[in-house]
Amino acid sequence: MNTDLATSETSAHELLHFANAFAGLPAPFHTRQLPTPLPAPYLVDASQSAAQMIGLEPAAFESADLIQTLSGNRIAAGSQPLAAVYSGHQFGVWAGQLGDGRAILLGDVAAANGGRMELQLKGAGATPYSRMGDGRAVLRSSIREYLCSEAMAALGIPTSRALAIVGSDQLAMRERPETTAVVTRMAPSFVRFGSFEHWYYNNQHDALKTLADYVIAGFYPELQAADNPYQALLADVTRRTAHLMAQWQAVGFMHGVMNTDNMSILGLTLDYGPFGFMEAYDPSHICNHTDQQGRYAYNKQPQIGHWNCFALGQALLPLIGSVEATEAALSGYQAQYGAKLDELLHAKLGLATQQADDDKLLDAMFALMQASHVDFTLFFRRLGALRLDDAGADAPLRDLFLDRAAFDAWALQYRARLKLENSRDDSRKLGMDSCNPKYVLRNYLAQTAIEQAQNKDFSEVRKLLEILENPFDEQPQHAKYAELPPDWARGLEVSCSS
Ligand SMILES: Nc1ncnc2c1ncn2[C@@H]1O[C@H](COP(=O)(O)OP(=O)(O)OP(=O)(O)O)[C@@H](O)[C@H]1O
Ligand SMILES: [Mg+2]
Repeated sequence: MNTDLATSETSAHELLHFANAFAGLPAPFHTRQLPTPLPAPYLVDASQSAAQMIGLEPAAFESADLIQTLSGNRIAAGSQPLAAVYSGHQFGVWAGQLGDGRAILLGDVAAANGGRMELQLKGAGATPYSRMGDGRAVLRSSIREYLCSEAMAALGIPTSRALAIVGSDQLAMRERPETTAVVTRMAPSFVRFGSFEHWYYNNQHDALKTLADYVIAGFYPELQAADNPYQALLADVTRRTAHLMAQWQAVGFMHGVMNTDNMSILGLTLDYGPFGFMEAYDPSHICNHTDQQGRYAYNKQPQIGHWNCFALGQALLPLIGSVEATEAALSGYQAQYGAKLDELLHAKLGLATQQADDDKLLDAMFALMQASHVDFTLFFRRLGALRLDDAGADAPLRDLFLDRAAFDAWALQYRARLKLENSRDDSRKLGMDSCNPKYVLRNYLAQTAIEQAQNKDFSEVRKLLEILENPFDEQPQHAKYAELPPDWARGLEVSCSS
């Protein structure tokens, strides 16, 4: 227990007014835990769009009190910090109890949309669930989580948000000593699939019910009226997960560690570790260097999403009441995933209708992309500039392919398909540019920002965030951020080290 925390007694000057819905759950769900103070913290960056969601003005980040709160050095009035318990399946194997080993929930605050947002400090020190860990997160992984959370939100993909990063010169030992940081994450709830598995595998069905009732009342209130609210919860989470997987696939996002403890009960992208965006298209690409079997390879994500929903279904079975009802709730996954992916891919190709042979056109496209190692993001963006009656305008797109003749043959079919629905170049390009991002968080861009930040220059973090906040805009002044990765980036590896 820390004794040197300055706990504010009045709330009049507080920028954040905390309530503590999750802390209201009985004791076994969490352990009250103060953050461990972060020595001499400094603001690395703050996301103004995340701040807006909880009514913070840009000037708020000039407040020393706020920086101290976001460092875990000061407990805001009303906040009851805690670490939550959960378990999970890691790489397909039951891992037993995990829990917030380095994340501390401060409580929840009012959100501009009328709801509530929980604020959680990731990297705020050891908790009873830290096991062998030091409770810290390094600046490197914190910048990656911060930038990608905000980039995904701007891409329209459900995600936890990142309000700010504070850094410190305090070191943590990873492959080498690295400086530490704390990211303030925001989400309506951080409950995970593994939070339910925890009570199921500990045979505590009362606690399981308490948690399910809490989640339904707080985040799925419309399900309270269902005949079987627990079955309805599983069905809804399954649908959200299926849609999330389709959104990941459509933008080429790879999570890297899809363990059930990293799956959000709200269908949000959660825990940005060794993630990546697909560059040279390879459907079996593994973004996590630690995942040698490729369990979480790009093309495995949809089926792993389903597997994870089964794990949740198993945990909810005692509440749902029968295997049949549980299976029924899970059964929609494939169709929901397929329909969403179809919708997204059609939009990416600028196709307004769905036709019987579209699968062939898409399969042929992906096969060509794979054969030529075509950059995923550049391909779709440049495809938007294709003109129906001017093959010369294809040059930048065509240049991405090693086999130009094969591309030309495909482009002929694509043009014919577009003409079938009287597609118009200008409006199609507008639509495609609004769903095919020009800018994604390529690993080398994050790496460049990280290396500068490690030398106390945070300007590249700021600049990248600003670019990624408008991923669909041309931003010609930043065009080099949309280019192919440089040669030095080929050797970049991301692992679970964080
Ligand atoms: N440095 C650390 N100190 C203590 N616990 C850790 C540390 N790193 C990871 N853990 C714990 O190990 C488990 C699995 O880690 P994982 O990398 O999935 O999560 P994480 O990145 O810490 O957090 P989150 O899922 O909240 O984003 C979690 O229980 C996590 O809290
Ligand atoms: Mg995790």
